[in-house]
Amino acid sequence: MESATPVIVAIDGPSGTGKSSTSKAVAAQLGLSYLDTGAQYRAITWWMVNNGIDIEDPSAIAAVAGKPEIVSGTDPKAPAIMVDGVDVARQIREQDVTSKVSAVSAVPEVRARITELQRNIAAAAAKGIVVEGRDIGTTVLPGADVKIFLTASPEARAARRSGELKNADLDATREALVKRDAADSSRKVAPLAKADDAIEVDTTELTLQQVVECVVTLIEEKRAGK
Ligand SMILES: Nc1ncnc2c1ncn2[C@@H]1O[C@H](COP(=O)(O)OP(=O)(O)OP(=O)(O)O)[C@@H](O)[C@H]1O
Ligand SMILES: Nc1ccn([C@H]2C[C@H](O)[C@@H](COP(=O)(O)O)O2)c(=O)n1
Repeated sequence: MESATPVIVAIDGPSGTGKSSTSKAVAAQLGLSYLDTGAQYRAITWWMVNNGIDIEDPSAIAAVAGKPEIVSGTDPKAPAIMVDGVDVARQIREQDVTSKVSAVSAVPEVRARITELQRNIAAAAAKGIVVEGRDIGTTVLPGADVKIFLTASPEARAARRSGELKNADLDATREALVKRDAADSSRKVAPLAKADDAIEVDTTELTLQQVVECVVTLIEEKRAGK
């Protein structure tokens, strides 16, 4: 593959394995676009909550899945997420959205809508793109040039998250991560899963810089035709 050819990189894995941090750094280093697909599912969840949709009712969610306009910025140094023209970058990280996003993202109509957006964004990326999520390598972009599946122990992931959320209880954080992974892995449509041709990278004992170097090397090897 020549370096002028757009490269599509899929980075999947459970919560807290380092997908966002790694993807942003890799995209910035290689001059690629970046797409946080979790932010899109969080954004549509935020809209559902804000509009009083019953999160326990998949048919109510399905009926309005096409309504919100979701726009994702793809600059890895300043990723943006807007819903109906409102910047929701802060709101989508709140606990209320985090606790509801697995239920909303399990609804097939929501996935169909967001998957189409993701494919359009990837197709428009002139130099290529790093797309991170749960089903990128298996479903959204099965023809991606490089597929990575990040993992880490629940303890390491909880410690990372607790470092972010001041005063968070480590056990409660681990339990919440494991519960969300179980929901995301067991849904019927496009569950969290490693693609057969993805390279698994266990980040438990690696620094973020080591993970970034590993992924950059894999992309460069692919570009060099190795
Ligand atoms: N290899 C690493 N070593 C230590 N900390 C890390 C590593 N990778 C990421 N982190 C830290 O772990 C936290 C979670 O990382 P990040 O948000 O990138 O994970 P994620 O897989 O995108 O999570 P989610 O799916 O929940 O959005 C961040 O605070 C990040 O700085
Ligand atoms: N490709 C994706 C990306 C995300 N989701 C859902 C499931 C996650 O729990 C949630 C939030 O993702 P995060 O911001 O933590 O990466 O969004 C999905 O179903 N498919």
